[in-house]
Amino acid sequence: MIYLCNTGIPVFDGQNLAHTMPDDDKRKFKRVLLKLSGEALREVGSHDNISPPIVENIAHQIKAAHQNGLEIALVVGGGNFWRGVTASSRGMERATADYMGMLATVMNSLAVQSMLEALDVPTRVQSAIKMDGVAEPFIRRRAMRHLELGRVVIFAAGTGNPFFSTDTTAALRASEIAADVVLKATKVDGIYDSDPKKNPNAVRFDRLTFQEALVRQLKVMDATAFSLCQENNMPIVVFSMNEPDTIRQALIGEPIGTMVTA
Ligand SMILES: Nc1ncnc2c1ncn2[C@@H]1O[C@H](COP(=O)(O)OP(=O)(O)O)[C@@H](O)[C@H]1O
Ligand SMILES: O=c1ccn([C@@H]2O[C@H](COP(=O)(O)OP(=O)(O)O)[C@@H](O)[C@H]2O)c(=O)[nH]1
Repeated sequence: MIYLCNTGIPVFDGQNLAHTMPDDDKRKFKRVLLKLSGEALREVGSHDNISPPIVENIAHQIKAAHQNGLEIALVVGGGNFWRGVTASSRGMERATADYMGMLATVMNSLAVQSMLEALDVPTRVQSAIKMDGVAEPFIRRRAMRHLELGRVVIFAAGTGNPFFSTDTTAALRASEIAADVVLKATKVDGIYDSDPKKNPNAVRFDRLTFQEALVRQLKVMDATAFSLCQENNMPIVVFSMNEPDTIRQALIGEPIGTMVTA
């Protein structure tokens, strides 16, 4: 094993890591927080921000896992419409741009809710920004009650605060509702030692510690989200939602993607 200079923090390469961490063949979840990237709702090459067939496919996968009694909460990003940081780099005031991003997540949340309900899955959307007539306000204890009653709860409008991301929202809400895990469905099939979109030789990890993810400054999730999960001992699984059935597989605990633990 290699250690980072004078820190005592172990540094693994991808292969070593897979062999030195405990076996994770049997992930067993009772309550999960699934984070869907906003981009994932868009069809590649299409002008539409939301593709109904893609959302329908996601809803089918969620339904399949839900039927087995799994309690499922969702956080949906807004990047298919708007990202605050991008707009701010082009001259817009950051806080306003971020509020617009949060509103984008509400549209995505309603799209996912609509598809789930079309499949007879009971749902509730709770918004971090008060929006009577569109969604319930976020009330933690009520969210937990919905989950106990078998409703899929969709947390919209991020944390309700600018300068945060929906990854951080996922970490926060997962901790609040005492979920077993954050499942981050994204464009890559796990966490690599560098960005695989930029480095074709990047090595994928099967498992990773929070400390390693933070020390290596791996950009697949923002550092605020990683450290919130670390503080609350909340495992994260990063997996690709580009394959047809991976959301269902991740939900039922199949060993896909990269798992990050203490
Ligand atoms: N070390 C890494 N491992 C995996 N992906 C990484 C890494 N560093 C950067 N990325 C990039 O992170 C992206 C996922 O993060 P992000 O775009 O914020 O996702 P999302 O929109 O799903 O929240 C991937 O598309 C990948 O290109
Ligand atoms: O608590 C939050 C969550 C989200 N956002 C804004 O909402 C946008 C959309 O969320 P995100 O980029 O996380 O979506 P994703 O990349 O997952 O689609 C962000 O860029 C931010 O501008 C925010 O300000 N506060």
